[in-house]
Amino acid sequence: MTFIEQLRAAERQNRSLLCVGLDPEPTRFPGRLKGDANKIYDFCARIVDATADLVIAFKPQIAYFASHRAEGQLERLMEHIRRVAPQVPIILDAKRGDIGSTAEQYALEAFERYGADAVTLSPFMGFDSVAPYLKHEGKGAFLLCRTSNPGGADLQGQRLASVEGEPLLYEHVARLAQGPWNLNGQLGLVVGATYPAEIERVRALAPTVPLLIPGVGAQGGDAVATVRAGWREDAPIVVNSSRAICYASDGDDFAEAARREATRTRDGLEAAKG
Ligand SMILES: O=C(O)c1cc(=O)[nH]c(=O)n1[C@@H]1O[C@H](COP(=O)(O)O)[C@@H](O)[C@H]1O
Repeated sequence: MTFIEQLRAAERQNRSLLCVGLDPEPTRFPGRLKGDANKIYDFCARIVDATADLVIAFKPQIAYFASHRAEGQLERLMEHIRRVAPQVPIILDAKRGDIGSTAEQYALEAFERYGADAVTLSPFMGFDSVAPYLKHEGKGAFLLCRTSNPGGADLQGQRLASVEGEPLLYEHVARLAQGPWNLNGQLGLVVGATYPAEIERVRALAPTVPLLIPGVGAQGGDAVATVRAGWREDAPIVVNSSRAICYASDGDDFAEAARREATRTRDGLEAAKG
């Protein structure tokens, strides 16, 4: 199955557009796990077990593992997700972007070392920095387009006088992902839930690619507006929430609390489909 087929299957099976983001931060760990970087795997595995039937995807953020020398725990976590939730695709959030020869190594890291189904990429260095990921058959790549953070517009909102129609930079990225860059048909775009008007604009320019939409939950994005702006029957959206779910409780009931919050968010997204 290609990445997009995996997304469609998981959306159907779990009736969900929700992606649970795995951003393990030991100082925020609950109860007896608090402060212990050796427990990153245990913490994330509990969240995965509690939410595996509620999600369209999982999205581990690699920095939260690498900063604690916990890459081995990330490898174990990837295997764990495969075991307990084989129907759920895994997006490795690494936001890579480098010249082709280095990108080849990053692609091997994401798809072979960690066995991810898709990766997040910065398109800033151009097509030759994206192409090595597309050679991995059936694997997905989400290009940063209009990100959820306040500074996103600093560059993404600049007008490109040199391009026909003078689009904003993020609009140009959306067109490239829908058209000439999408050689393997598995490209997607990252658009923040904090900017629903821009989600709508990206959808108009890129009607069929999957959208990864972070920013609901801790960043305050509007889940209903997000679904209305981005969801199409034939084009998946993957709405990510990390901290609001992982840290729904700071007690030993954290996994149950994560399940409750994930259920609430999943149901809200489903209801917004209308
Ligand atoms: O690519 C991403 O996942 C991403 C893009 C973006 O525009 N904004 C954004 O917040 N993210 C990631 O999505 C997650 C959001 O986490 P919460 O704000 O805790 O839900 C983090 O892992 C971010 O690195």
